[in-house]
Amino acid sequence: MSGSDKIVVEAISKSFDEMRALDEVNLTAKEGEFVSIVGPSGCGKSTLLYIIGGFVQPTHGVVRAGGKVVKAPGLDRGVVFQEYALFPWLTVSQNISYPLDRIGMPAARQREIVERYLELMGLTQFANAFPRMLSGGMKQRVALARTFAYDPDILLLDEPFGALDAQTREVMQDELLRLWRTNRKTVIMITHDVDEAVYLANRICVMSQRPGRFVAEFDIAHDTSLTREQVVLSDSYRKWRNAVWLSVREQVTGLKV
Ligand SMILES: Nc1ncnc2c1ncn2[C@@H]1O[C@H](COP(=O)(O)OP(=O)(O)OP(=O)(O)O)[C@@H](O)[C@H]1O
Repeated sequence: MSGSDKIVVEAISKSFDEMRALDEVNLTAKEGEFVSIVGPSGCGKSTLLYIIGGFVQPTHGVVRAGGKVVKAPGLDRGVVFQEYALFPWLTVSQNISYPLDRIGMPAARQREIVERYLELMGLTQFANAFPRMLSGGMKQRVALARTFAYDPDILLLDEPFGALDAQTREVMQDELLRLWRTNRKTVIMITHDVDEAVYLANRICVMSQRPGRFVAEFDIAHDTSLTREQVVLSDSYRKWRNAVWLSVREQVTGLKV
C-alpha cells in the first residue's frame, strides 16, 4: 500500500446464502480522491459500501481504511446510506451535534456548526423537531448535515441526494464539492445519476451485473475555475457523460454499442 492510499478493497467477495453478490472486487481510493460507483440495479454497489463502512462482513477479502483493517463502523468513515436512519429520540439539532459530541468538540463550536448546517440545509425552523415529523427529503438533509458537519476524512455516500428536489440537490452537491476540495476528503459515492457522477467525481468506476466487479474506469477532471453551468456545457463533460453512459448501458443491457 502506498502512503496515500486511504481505502483499499482487496479481493472482496460476498455471498448471501447461495447468491453471490460481489466477486473478487478490488478498489483503491487515494487520499483526496472522489470515486463514484455506477452500475446496474442489484449488482452489489450498496453491499460493497456497507462492507467498506464496516456494517457488513465480507465472505472473502479484506478492506483497509487509513491502513487499518475494517472490522466495524468507525467515526473515520462518515456514512450517508439510503437506509441509515436518524436517531428517532433526538431532535434535528441533536442528531447533527451527536457526532460532534463524540469527537469531543466544545459545546460553543458545536452550536456554531449546527446552526450553519441547519441554515445551509434549510432546516432552521425544524431544529427542535423529531425525525418522525419530517418528510423523506428533510430526513436525508439531516443525515447529510450530520455527516458533513463533523468532517470525517472519509465519506461513504449511497445515493445521498436521491430523495432531494432538484434545487436542494444542486446546493448539496456543491457543498460536497466544497468540502472535498477544501479538506482533501476521500469520497466514495454510489449514484444512479451519470450526470451527478461526471459532475462530482474525479474517477468513475462501472460495475458489472451481479456478481458485481469493476469492468471500466474513467478519470474525470474539470477546470475548477468554471461554474457548474460552464462545466455541464463543456465538450469534455459531454464526452465523459456519453462514454460513462454507454458503459453503464452495456452492463445493463449486455449489448456492446
Ligand atoms: N442482507 C441481505 N440478504 C440477502 N440478500 C441481500 C442482502 N443485501 C443485499 N442482498 C442482495 O444482494 C444483491 C446486491 O444488492 P445491493 O443492494 O448491494 O445492490 P445495488 O447495486 O446497491 O442495487 P441498487 O442499485 O438497486 O440499490 C441483491 O440481489 C440483493 O437482493
